[in-house]
Amino acid sequence: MESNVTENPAAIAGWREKWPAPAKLNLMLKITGRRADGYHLLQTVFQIIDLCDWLTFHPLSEDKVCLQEQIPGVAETDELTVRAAKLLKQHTGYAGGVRIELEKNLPMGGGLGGGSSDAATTLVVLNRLWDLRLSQQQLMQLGLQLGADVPIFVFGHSAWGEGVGEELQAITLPEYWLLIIKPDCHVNTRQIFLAEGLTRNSASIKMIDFIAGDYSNDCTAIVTSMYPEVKNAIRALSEFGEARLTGTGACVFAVFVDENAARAAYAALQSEWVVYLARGQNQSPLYKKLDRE
Ligand SMILES: C[C@@](CO)(OP(=O)(O)O)[C@H](O)COP(=O)(O)OP(=O)(O)OC[C@H]1O[C@@H](n2ccc(N)nc2=O)[C@H](O)[C@@H]1O
Ligand SMILES: Nc1ncnc2c1ncn2[C@@H]1O[C@H](COP(=O)(O)OP(=O)(O)O)[C@@H](O)[C@H]1O
Repeated sequence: MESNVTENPAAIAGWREKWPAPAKLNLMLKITGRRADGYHLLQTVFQIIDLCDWLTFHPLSEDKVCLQEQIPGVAETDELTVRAAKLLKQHTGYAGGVRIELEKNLPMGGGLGGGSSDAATTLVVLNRLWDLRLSQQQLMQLGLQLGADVPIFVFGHSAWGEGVGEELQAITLPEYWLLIIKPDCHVNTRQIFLAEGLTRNSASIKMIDFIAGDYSNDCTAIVTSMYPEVKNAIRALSEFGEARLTGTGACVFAVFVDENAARAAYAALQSEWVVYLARGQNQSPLYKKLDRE
């Protein structure tokens, strides 16, 4: 049964509204070691961008979490917003439920963190709508159980990341234009981290090294050797700027200071490639909206 009321008056406005789940880019990614459980220790710069999925939450009075419409190719039990809502219920004992409407715009398996961001928006918004009062730190810890990329989106600010990406320090980056190509392939993150030839012993760097231009991504060599589509995308984008891989891919991006140059490159590439034009955001669009509430 769908409930028309919520016991938390402050939350009423938030139900049935559209909430953003932004994407991210890794502007640099070093693999500095490996934990005993197999997870890799990273140094990375996360930049949140203004490309978003959108989520709407509909309250259910019964103990049920479901999606309004399934994502093709993803079983409902694996879907990250459903898993996030269930995890919140399990952790807090919240008795009610939710139906989740997801407008999916971000490519899946593209290294833009869309699924992780959907999960983070679910955690942050339901924490409010269900009046659960978990701290941001608690939500980040819960999010980490769903994926290494979830904490950055709960954190909600561009950041320097260490550990497996959960030790975060807010940084302010120039909010430049970003041109992103999504090659026609799906990179499996687990497969890349299991690859024999992956660099796992990079020396740690400092923020000053990144600022001075150390933008390398340790996954690039292995991903381009396994996925020729990614290599071709880098070649195509390189005609317009310095093309870099985000995370484990598949997306590649170039930074533009000048909007007109970014738009011209977008126009030139879009006949052959799936391209996105975005802007860096220091504060997540999710928190911009929450601050306005
Ligand atoms: C590499 C990064 C960089 O931002 O981004 P993506 O390219 O995937 O977006 C992330 O660390 C990815 O985070 P996420 O996509 O949430 O990965 P998870 O679901 O936690 O892990 C998928 C698999 O990758 C491996 N894995 C992941 C992260 C990590 N630091 N070390 C690992 O070895 C593990 O084998 C894990 O089973
Ligand atoms: N809401 C969701 N959106 C996208 N992918 C999801 C979602 N829920 C589960 N998944 C699964 O997570 C995988 C990784 O998705 P995504 O976060 O978009 O890619 P990446 O980690 O490469 O940035 C997908 O291939 C899909 O199987």
